[in-house]
Amino acid sequence: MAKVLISDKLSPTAVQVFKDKGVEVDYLPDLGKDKDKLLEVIGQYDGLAIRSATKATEKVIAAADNLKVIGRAGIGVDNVDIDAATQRGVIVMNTPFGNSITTAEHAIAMMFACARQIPAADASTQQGKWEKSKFMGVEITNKTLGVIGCGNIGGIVATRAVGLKMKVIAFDPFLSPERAIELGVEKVELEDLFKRADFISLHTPLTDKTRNVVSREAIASMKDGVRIINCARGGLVDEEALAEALKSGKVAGAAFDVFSEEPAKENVLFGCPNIVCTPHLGASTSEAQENVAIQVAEQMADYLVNGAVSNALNMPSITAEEAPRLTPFVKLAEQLGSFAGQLTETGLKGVRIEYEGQVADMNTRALTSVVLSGVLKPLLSSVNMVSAPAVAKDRGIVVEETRREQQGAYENYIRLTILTERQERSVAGTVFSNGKPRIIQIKGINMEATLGETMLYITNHDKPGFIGRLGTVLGQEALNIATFNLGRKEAGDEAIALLEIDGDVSEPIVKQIEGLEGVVQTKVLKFAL
Ligand SMILES: NC(=O)C1=CN([C@@H]2O[C@H](COP(=O)(O)OP(=O)(O)OC[C@H]3O[C@@H](n4cnc5c(N)ncnc54)[C@H](O)[C@@H]3O)[C@@H](O)[C@H]2O)C=CC1
Ligand SMILES: O=C(O)C(=O)COP(=O)(O)O
Repeated sequence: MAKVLISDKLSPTAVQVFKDKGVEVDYLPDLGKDKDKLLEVIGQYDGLAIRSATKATEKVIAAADNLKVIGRAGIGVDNVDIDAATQRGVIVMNTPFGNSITTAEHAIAMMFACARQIPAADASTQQGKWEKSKFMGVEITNKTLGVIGCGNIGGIVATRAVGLKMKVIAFDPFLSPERAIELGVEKVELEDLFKRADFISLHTPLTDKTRNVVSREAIASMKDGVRIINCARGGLVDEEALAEALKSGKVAGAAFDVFSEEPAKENVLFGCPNIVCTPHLGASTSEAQENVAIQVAEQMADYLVNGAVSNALNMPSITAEEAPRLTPFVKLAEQLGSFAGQLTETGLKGVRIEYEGQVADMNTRALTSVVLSGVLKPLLSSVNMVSAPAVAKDRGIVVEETRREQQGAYENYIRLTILTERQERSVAGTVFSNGKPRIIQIKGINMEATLGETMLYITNHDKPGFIGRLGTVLGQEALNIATFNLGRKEAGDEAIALLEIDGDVSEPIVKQIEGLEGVVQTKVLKFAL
């Protein structure tokens, strides 16, 4: 039974979902904060469910010998080393919508808190000071809100702000003009946004491009008295520069839910005039936490139990409905990849995969990942369908995928061609209606073979007597032939023999076969059944 660790505070409903779906679960909500403890225990788990407190670093992932999936109950995955996970074949998934409304509402609440200094006024009032004239605010009606990053959360903030009678301008290179119209926002350049906005709210992920997007220079170019809200990620704003601008009055107020270092026990913004801070509460409502906990547990369990993949950031999706239909083709893809990979001895330059007939309408991206993992496994044992595309890319292997309607006799057909420094080699297969994969062509030579655990692959010149000589060698060595498949180009031309052997074929036997008259190549191929 697969076993999952929940190492951050998730709604207990997640525990129940895992159990109901047949996954064992340890709920240790404080463990994620203890790096050493996490390193110590992570090796025993197939899945890790987290929020933002657990840092799934390269070190943690390297220690996670059995890990197959990291599930983020939330949106941001900057606490997960996705490259390291991909290299280790670990799927990283998130729940991209479950907490968006809640976070957008927090951003709007922070905008009001900042406009009317509600937290400071509250503290002062409860101290019995009644400082009515100290807390003069501003209206938001008719003010311009600049949204940086107009995706799910930015889009919700924008529509709420339009409802509050604000003028909304947005900077987002991926915002289409149609979507901007639908949201009721004006799409602008970043410099324009800085110049025009009375309020600025950030809603981008933290990337190399967005880090410090609100820089010292950006602040200098803003309107005097601007107010800045950050409920996205610490690091998007230069905190030092903002602190100075709050002190000088250039920036009239700021409301921050996220900080460059979290948990933020100390920060240059703390104590600045007109700053409102919350401890990364954006997603903290009972509704959002219930949503993300249920969703992440369902997604992770579906993957661990049925192989369905949804909302993965490093792997194409496979729905729960298509997973069973895809299974025999995954097996075929694995076999084709492995077959070609084991025969590849010189530098791999390219991989071409052709899908024909019914299989061309299936999830070929996922199948291509499987083929690639099969090809690469003889070179790199740790590769799997998650890591294979990235590994291939790193090594400069060109991957080409084509799909077309049925052309030959087979209802479905996959052909894999490997391009090496020396040659091109292809192998093709099909899945019969009983769900069993078959190899139907090797180097353009037709045959029909089911693969077993140990296969002997021989290419030879088609001459009389060869089969007898081969049978004699195997018989003398007491090796039983389970299946014998033959194919040739034309009489007397290149021929291929593919045999399933019961037991192992040792190197000396391979040498003996290589010494037989007419043999060109002999190779023992191993398959996981
Ligand atoms: N405070 C909290 O508790 C929470 C914070 N978040 C954070 O909110 C942020 C936004 O989340 P979503 O809206 O769900 O993400 P999203 O992916 O739907 O939207 C992000 C948008 O940023 C845009 N973008 C990317 N690079 C950009 C750039 N250089 N300049 C301008 N725009 C750029 C993208 O085109 C996209 O439209 C994320 O950083 C997420 O981690 C999310 C949930 C809770
Ligand atoms: O979903 C996100 O991106 C968040 O930032 C929410 O973080 P949290 O799960 O509350 O630690």
